[in-house]
Amino acid sequence: MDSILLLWQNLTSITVSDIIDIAVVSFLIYQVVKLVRETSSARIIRGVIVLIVAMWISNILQLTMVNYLFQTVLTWGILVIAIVFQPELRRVLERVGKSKLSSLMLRNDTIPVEEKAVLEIVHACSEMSWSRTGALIIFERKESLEDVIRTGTIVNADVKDELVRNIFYEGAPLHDGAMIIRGGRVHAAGCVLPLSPNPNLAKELGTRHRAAVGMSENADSVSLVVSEETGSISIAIDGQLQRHLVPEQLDEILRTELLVKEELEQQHEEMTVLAKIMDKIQGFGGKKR
Ligand SMILES: Nc1ncnc2c1ncn2[C@@H]1O[C@H](COP(=O)(O)OP(=O)(O)OP(=O)(O)O)[C@@H](O)[C@H]1O
Repeated sequence: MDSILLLWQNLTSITVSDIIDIAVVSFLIYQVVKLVRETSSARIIRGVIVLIVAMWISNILQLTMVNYLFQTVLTWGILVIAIVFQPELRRVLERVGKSKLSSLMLRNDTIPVEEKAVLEIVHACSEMSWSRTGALIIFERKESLEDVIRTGTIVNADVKDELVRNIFYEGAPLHDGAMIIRGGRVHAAGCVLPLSPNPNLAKELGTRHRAAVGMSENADSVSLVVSEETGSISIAIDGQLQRHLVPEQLDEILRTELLVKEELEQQHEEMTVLAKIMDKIQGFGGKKR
């Protein structure tokens, strides 16, 4: 309450000269940002080094006023550089937030949630294959499956072998339709998928397999099927169905598609951001004033 009152008092005490003050400072910052953008990166770095050395010397010589001046220029300089490289810095910080190091610091268990999900699903599928329980599981990747999710029921639970088997247990309310795994969690179940029109699919395959292939034709997701009739495990990616997989093969394919490829894509994105920053720095260096 006090702070609101204080803010109100401050706002009502703003004068015309304050507004001119803010406008002049904003204009100056804008001009400095423009200048930095047009100056070569080598010159910026040299300038910063010269400033730091001068500040250090002025401190030793006890030149209070000069030291204060250098400090102010350096502080503003850092602010200006942060503004100039704002898009690149934001992307790099976002990456740091998602990095393994930060996840290690935040969680005690070191296995990422996506890897745990793969382990649990492989276990559940080998059990369901043995017990001839029909299952249809879709792993969402980059492309959103929101339209399909809307046709089912939101579950939002950790992926557990027992939960997966429970959902597909014949007679359970959500056993019909597909389960959607999003971000290593059971996001939804009982979802209706698009059926593939592919005339070359084996005649003995029914709608569960056709739906798995159909989903993989419509998005970059990975479809996993356990046949109720034969217990056979299949995977559909990009419209291609791989059939009669043993649990070890299923584990290997899921790891490659969902863990290794994701990791590689993340590394590729990081390299692209880095290359863009280097390009920008080189662009500054190449420009003539
Ligand atoms: N469009 C769809 N979206 C999601 N699930 C579907 C869809 N069509 C069928 N299914 C699921 O597949 C089941 C029917 O499987 P069906 O026997 O026709 O297929 P199948 O490919 O022969 O599979 P199985 O080998 O398990 O018998 C439905 O009960 C439902 O759970």
